Amino acid sequence: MTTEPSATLIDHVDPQVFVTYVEKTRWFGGKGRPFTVSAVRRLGELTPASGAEPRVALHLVELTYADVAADDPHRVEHYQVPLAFYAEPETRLDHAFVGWWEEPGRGWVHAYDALHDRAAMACWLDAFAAAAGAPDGALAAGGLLFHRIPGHAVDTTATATLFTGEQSNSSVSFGEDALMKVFRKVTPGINPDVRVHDVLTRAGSEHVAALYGWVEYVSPDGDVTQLAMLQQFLRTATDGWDIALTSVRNLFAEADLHAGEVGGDFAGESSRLGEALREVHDALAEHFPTGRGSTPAAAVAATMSARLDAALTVVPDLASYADGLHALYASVASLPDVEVQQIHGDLHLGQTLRTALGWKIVDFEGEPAKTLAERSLPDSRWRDVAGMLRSLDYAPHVVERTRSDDDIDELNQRHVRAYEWAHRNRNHFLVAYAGGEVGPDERVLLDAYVADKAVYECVYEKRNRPTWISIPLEAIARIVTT
Ligand SMILES: Nc1ncnc2c1ncn2[C@@H]1O[C@H](COP(=O)(O)OP(=O)(O)O)[C@@H](O)[C@H]1O
Ligand SMILES: O=P(O)(O)O[C@H]1O[C@H](CO)[C@@H](O[C@H]2O[C@H](CO)[C@@H](O)[C@H](O)[C@H]2O)[C@H](O)[C@H]1O
Repeated sequence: MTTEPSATLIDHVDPQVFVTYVEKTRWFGGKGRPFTVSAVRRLGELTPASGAEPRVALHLVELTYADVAADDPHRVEHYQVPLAFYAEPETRLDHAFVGWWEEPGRGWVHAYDALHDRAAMACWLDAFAAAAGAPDGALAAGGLLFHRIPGHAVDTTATATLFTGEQSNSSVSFGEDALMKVFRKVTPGINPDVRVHDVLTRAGSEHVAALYGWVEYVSPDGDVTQLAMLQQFLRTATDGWDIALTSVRNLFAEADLHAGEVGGDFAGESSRLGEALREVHDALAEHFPTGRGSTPAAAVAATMSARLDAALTVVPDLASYADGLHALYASVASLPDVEVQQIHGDLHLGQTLRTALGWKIVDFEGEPAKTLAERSLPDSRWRDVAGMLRSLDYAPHVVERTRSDDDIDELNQRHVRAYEWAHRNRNHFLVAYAGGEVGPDERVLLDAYVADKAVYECVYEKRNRPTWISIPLEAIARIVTT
């Protein structure tokens, strides 16, 4: 089944309208960089079942950055901006106002970001519900293609609510029934978040929110761009990062006790997280089409070294650790081939949710700065394990930083407790993941992945939270001096 080719170049709207709007959103990743809106295309249109307002149009806004060379693949990016159109101003949506203009053949319209509008969001839900009854669970609607996985009847009466947290995409819950994640920065190709959820849902994994469906645009040339996915809403979920921070705060409240002696000890959860990740990795190795493979260890080491060299230009403070890090990566080069498979790719505590039925892992999109092609490559399981170990190191050090007004003895005491908490929880996580001790070759590989992740974090913190850069930098100092 294909969609009718409907991408239309929109030239009746002042591009500056979109510049102004995307710059003030949370999800725009190019803040502070010089860019122009080089094109706006309309991918499809949806209308409420009642035929009443609003009409919804999905726009793809093409941005061109002036701070990268013309041949750089990162020069152009595409952001999805679905709009809800009303003939008159809708003051309840003032915070989501994008602009007003004359639509050819339709007159003047007031355009709002559709994700803030429950009436507009009902159009997506209705199309997903209709797709369930379509042949192969795929329904062409308004120039888009809606896919459904059998097994769950979505509640079309549920009210849409936009999540307000820090996100690189936008998520809308439909009552307590379903969650739709609308991808903001989009690239043609299969989104790993959809692909992984699809495979794990069909495999019956207990550690992801079940996928209900997804929506995509198929160009006249057959190129697929995935725009959003609909999945199970985990109504009893609490963010793993928040639980870990609470555990550390409990410990700091009684800093003369050890981590295992205070209420709110996280070690049991760390073990359960290790088991959950192991099960997800096993399911991906068994069911993901790329299966298991291997890659020469020298290639893994070379990639790590290259990432370090690139990071040095952004974070000059890394220079004093560069020799030690290169030496660590060199020890990887002489290992046997490294096993690879589909993994998470950017795992940390903020990507884990504790529910009444155990731990779930979310957001399988991989590292945001990588291209879709890079994010879709099989990789070592140890990259995910390293991501969690780094996160279990971040948690106590983040809490430690928020409490600096005490006397020096208390500060020192908390510093010691922070290391104990990290050590205890990393150990529990790792032993549960590995089912015992980690072998010597795997230890070298894991240490290198931990260092590689900390190098990545230095760049991430420098660009996003410069006052936090000491957390990964201190970790690197410990890695190269032990
Ligand atoms: N199925 C779900 N049910 C309930 N909450 C969820 C679900 N999936 C993700 N979340 C929450 O939504 C937030 C954003 O999800 P995430 O996939 O990480 O989005 P992004 O790619 O925008 O970072 C997460 O912090 C998580 O707490
Ligand atoms: O959640 P994203 O996929 O956008 O991941 C990015 O942002 C993360 C921060 O929100 C960042 O994670 C780093 O900080 C976390 C604490 O805030 C910590 O738990 C992680 O271990 C640390 O890497 C992530 O690296 C980045 O890709």
